[in-house]
Amino acid sequence: MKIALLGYGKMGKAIEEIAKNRGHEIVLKLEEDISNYELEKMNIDVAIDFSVPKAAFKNITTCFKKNIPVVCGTTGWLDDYEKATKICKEEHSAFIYASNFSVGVNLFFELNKKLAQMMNGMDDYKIEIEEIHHTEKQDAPSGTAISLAQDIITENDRKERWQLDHATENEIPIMAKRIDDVNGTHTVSYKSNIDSIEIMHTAHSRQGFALGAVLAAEWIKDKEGVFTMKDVLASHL
Ligand SMILES: NC(=O)C1=CN([C@@H]2O[C@H](COP(=O)(O)OP(=O)(O)OC[C@H]3O[C@@H](n4cnc5c(N)ncnc54)[C@H](OP(=O)(O)O)[C@@H]3O)[C@@H](O)[C@H]2O)C=CC1
Ligand SMILES: O=C(O)C1=N[C@H](C(=O)O)C[C@H](O)C1
Repeated sequence: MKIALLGYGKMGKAIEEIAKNRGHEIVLKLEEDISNYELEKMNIDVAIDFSVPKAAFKNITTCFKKNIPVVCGTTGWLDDYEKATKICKEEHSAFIYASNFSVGVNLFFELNKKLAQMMNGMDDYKIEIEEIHHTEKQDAPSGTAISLAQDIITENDRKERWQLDHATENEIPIMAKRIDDVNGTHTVSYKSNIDSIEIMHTAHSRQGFALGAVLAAEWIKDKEGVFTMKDVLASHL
């Protein structure tokens, strides 16, 4: 499969290694404005965007208009997600966005939903999400922390929104910490005066994110529509 990497930073390089090991060819390593390239001449099967928040929307919608399926892991651009999916459908293209492509985190998402169902109505427990990432990360809170919060809000009758740092009664606080070289650690905790319950996912490297993105690219080739990582994993697990 011919893959275009939209973004060739830490994740782009990790994806390149795994994609090549799985027999794929990298035909573009984009680090600047996508308008400078003639994508139609590159026979791209799938584009994988791990770029920067300000570039993601333009990168992915440019691909949709050239009928190139897109796997997107870039976080911090989601105010434009609905607009992007509309363009994808109009162009009969294909799209998967995931705040986190690692299989382990996608299992963690399911655990989080289950725990949130069990804790709904347990109002003595205060809910908090903490995320820790490397100091180069541009967005806060992390996309993964936002996904965790949204899933808890769906299950919890009292929580309506998430909030960075300090939260009111009907909000879930997300604490975002930045420490050198941390690949991504997410903790969901429920604390009462009596005890605490915590679930945590720690990424030991970027390999899990990169492998998940390549699995998604292999899965979406030749498909049409808007999908999630759950669709991809349903065919693997
Ligand atoms: N969903 C998931 O599983 C994961 C998501 N992420 C997300 O992926 C994104 C990238 O992360 P990471 O690789 O660590 O970040 P990096 O900063 O290492 O890489 C981003 C790259 O994008 C380049 N870039 C800048 N402008 C453009 C453009 N217009 N088009 C394409 N590329 C451009 C940057 O170049 P320059 O440095 O010259 O500006 C840089 O090389 C982030 O949003 C991060 O949150 C990260 C890990 C997992
Ligand atoms: O920027 C990162 O590094 C990561 N970003 C994603 C996020 O914002 O959730 C996923 C992962 O935690 C690493």
